Amino acid sequence: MTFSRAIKIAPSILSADFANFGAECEAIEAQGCDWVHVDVMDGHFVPNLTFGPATCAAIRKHIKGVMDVHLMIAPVDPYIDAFAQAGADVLTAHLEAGPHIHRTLQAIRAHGIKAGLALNPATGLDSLSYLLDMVDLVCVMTVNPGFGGQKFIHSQVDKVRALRAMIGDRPIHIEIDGGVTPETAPLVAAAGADVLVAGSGVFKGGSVANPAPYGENIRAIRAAAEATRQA
Ligand SMILES: O=C(CO)[C@H](O)[C@H](O)COP(=O)(O)O
Repeated sequence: MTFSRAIKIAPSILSADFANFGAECEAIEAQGCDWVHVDVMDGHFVPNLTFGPATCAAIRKHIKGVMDVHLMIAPVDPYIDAFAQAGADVLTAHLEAGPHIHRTLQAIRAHGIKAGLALNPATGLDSLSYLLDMVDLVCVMTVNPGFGGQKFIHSQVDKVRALRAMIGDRPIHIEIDGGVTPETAPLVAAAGADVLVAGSGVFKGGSVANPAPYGENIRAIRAAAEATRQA
């Protein structure tokens, strides 16, 4: 994975057909997405359940590009090895998932893959200043984690701006997760985000049998985000 601050659209398969993940991943890549975002939920850290490393490994076979795995689980440390072996290119854990996030990030990097750190909407940036040399991506949650289709939390735009200033020239991605649409994408792109995770905003109106809307939705979000970069 080479580092670039170009806008990347990462559809969240939380909004895909759960009975057809392989074909859904192939469809969104064919329709022009940059990364595939895989949401792992445990019914404990967040009030929803999705799937585990075996499903990630099965999905991996259908993704040509970057598999971006977002762990919404606690504890997280016992499962790092399994998700790395499942083929994650980026593995993201939550700052709020346990008392030893530095150790978690070390464990992810020990697999030679990118380490991500996710922050819930109520979490500030203070602890991050001690972790900047440990992270390749910071995920700012713009909804409370657990469900797709929620409303974008506007207070997070200022957090993204502050994060951008804190990161400076370091090769660290800023990812936004939740409520991304052509209306909200420009706000976070202008503030400094480069990876935009969108579930319902990408999958709405389409299907494996009719994937063209996926492409239209991806292009609309990308165009809205890139327009602010050129303004
Ligand atoms: O992590 C998530 C929820 O915890 C999802 O990735 C996120 O909500 C994306 O879905 P949508 O674009 O529909 O908001």
